[in-house]
Amino acid sequence: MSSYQDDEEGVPFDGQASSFPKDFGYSGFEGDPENGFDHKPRILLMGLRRSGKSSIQKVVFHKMSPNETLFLESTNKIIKDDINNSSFVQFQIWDFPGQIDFFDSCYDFEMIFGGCGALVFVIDAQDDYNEALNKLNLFVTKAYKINPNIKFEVFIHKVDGLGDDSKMECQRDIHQRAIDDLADSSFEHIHLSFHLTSIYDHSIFEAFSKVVQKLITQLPALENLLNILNTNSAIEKSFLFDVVSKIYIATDSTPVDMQSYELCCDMIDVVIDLSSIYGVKEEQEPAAFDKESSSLIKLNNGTVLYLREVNQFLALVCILREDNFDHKGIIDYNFLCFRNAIQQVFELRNKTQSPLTNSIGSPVVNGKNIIGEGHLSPTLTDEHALS
Ligand SMILES: Nc1nc2c(ncn2[C@@H]2O[C@H](COP(=O)(O)OP(=O)(O)OP(=O)(O)O)[C@@H](O)[C@H]2O)c(=O)[nH]1
Repeated sequence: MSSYQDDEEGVPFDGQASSFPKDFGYSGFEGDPENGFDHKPRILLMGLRRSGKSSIQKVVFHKMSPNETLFLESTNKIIKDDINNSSFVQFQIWDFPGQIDFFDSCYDFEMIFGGCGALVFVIDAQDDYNEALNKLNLFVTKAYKINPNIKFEVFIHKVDGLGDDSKMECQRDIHQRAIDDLADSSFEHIHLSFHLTSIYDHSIFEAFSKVVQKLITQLPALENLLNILNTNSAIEKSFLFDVVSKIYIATDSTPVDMQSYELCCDMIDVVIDLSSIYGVKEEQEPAAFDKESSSLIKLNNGTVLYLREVNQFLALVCILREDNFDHKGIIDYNFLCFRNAIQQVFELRNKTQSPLTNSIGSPVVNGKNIIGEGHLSPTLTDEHALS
């Protein structure tokens, strides 16, 4: 394989417009880089030059502000970004140079696609996308032949420059042509998912949430637990957030509307900002988000946003009607049961599967740190407790 640059040191961005303080990160995780480094499932970022691949990776995972991406230099080798000791859900993101050529023998594509969980293909919607569609077809068919388990995700990117009608028209056109191209090459059974994205709003976080969720094998269990929590606590919508990246790793089964998601993201920003300004700092670890973290925001439309820490990486953020918040005690009790149940889900997984050698395409979930030091009743099952 050709050289790649290992970017695990972190990216020295100034992050001025970022909402997170620079010292806020996933500090407590003890990964095993020796053994686990190359076994993590991969998310590949591919697309033509200047389509926005590096910007996406920097904005979502390194808190770079969107304006700073204007100064990003073109990528000329594979940049491997290990979300290894820095995320609850662990995987690698490989950012490919736009000019990558399949006939270049210095790339080992068997290896690249072999351990790949998802291939994200970025198309610049503000540019002529004929060439991008040709490349998409080439990449997808080649990758599929090597590893049919890959999830193919198409980001129709930079849609901030388009009006609502043009966005829909662009998506319809790209979708149709991509599907037709696959059918022409006799690969009509390959499933492509399409997302309209921009780094200038929350759409990129939402799209990446969906990409990551498809790789989490416990997703149905998490979704079910959120459904049970909602039903028993009169909650309208709840998200399980990875706090640092602000991608949600699970939500209940009601449809996600963008406004709710944005509200919840903003709430995380507020909590982190406030606690990093006024929070008491422990001697070494930043205390921007810890087991005491919780927040309640009442909006003037009779809605309440409620945030609780689930573990050092995860937060539950719920939206509910103010009237239903009268029973806060029940909600809190149910939350403890929910947290306990989540811990059990991951403990089970860790028992049945070695975390560092899991199946291709499934990210390693750090169950070891799933829970803070909160004490819960160990005898309650989720169903029992929540009913
Ligand atoms: N308007 C707009 N511009 C964007 C968006 N995302 C990225 N860009 C801009 O697109 C340009 C190219 O972004 P890069 O991230 O360097 O693109 P790349 O695909 O990594 O490019 P190569 O490394 O050459 O393959 C930068 O000037 C970004 O600021 C977006 O969502 N909207």
